[in-house]
Amino acid sequence: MELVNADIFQENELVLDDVTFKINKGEFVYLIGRTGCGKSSLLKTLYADLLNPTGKVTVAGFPIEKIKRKKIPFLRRKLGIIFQDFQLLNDRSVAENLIFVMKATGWKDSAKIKIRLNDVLMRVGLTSSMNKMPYQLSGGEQQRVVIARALLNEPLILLADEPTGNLDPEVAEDILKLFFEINRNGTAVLMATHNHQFLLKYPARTLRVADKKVLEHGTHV
Ligand SMILES: Nc1ncnc2c1ncn2[C@@H]1O[C@H](COP(=O)(O)OP(=O)(O)OP(=O)(O)O)[C@@H](O)[C@H]1O
Repeated sequence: MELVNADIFQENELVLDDVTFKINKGEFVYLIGRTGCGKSSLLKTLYADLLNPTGKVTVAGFPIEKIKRKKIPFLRRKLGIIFQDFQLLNDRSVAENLIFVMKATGWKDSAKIKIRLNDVLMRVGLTSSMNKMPYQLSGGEQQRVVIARALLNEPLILLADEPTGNLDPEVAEDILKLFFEINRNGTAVLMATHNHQFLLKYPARTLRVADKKVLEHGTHV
């Protein structure tokens, strides 16, 4: 993923000014900065929810600055997107939540669906909860389901916006470790976080957003 001289707007207001950075295949990158500085706007631009940045924004080979609406689902299949609030379908079981996404993204063979379902649930340690409803799971477990869902289509990049914001510190740390484990298997991760303990305990490349700029922050704070 690469941004070159990109300007990002919210309702015609410039939120990020002249952003240039590159994230290579398989990198892990934290995104930090004060509330309201534009972290979410940056992530939304990367998954083409916030449109029309200027400059060049290339994500998984797609030119975001000129992407056509009908191409957006194909971009999203290359990405895993994870938010703070878990956004599961509450009237469907864990398995049904995942199968729903697979069917919506073109999976048809039920044997393959079953294998992939087991595979992603195993990766997040939730095989035994397959038939539970979201309300029967803890916050950390719900976030694991969301991560499993994000992994279904073997994304090149995981974009996570404050994914541990609603979790207790211990659970949050387990989720962070899961992101690192996924990253070790080759998926790039860009994670917005307010948790500076993470940066100290699990150092990684960090981008800081401040004064409308996105700058390299070294390897720790
Ligand atoms: N839908 C919107 N319409 C108009 N302005 C918006 C919209 N969403 C965000 N903004 C503005 O854009 C700026 C950046 O907001 P953004 O949500 O990207 O910040 P953030 O760094 O993600 O904050 P937080 O850490 O609280 O999530 C803020 O000034 C905000 O008020």
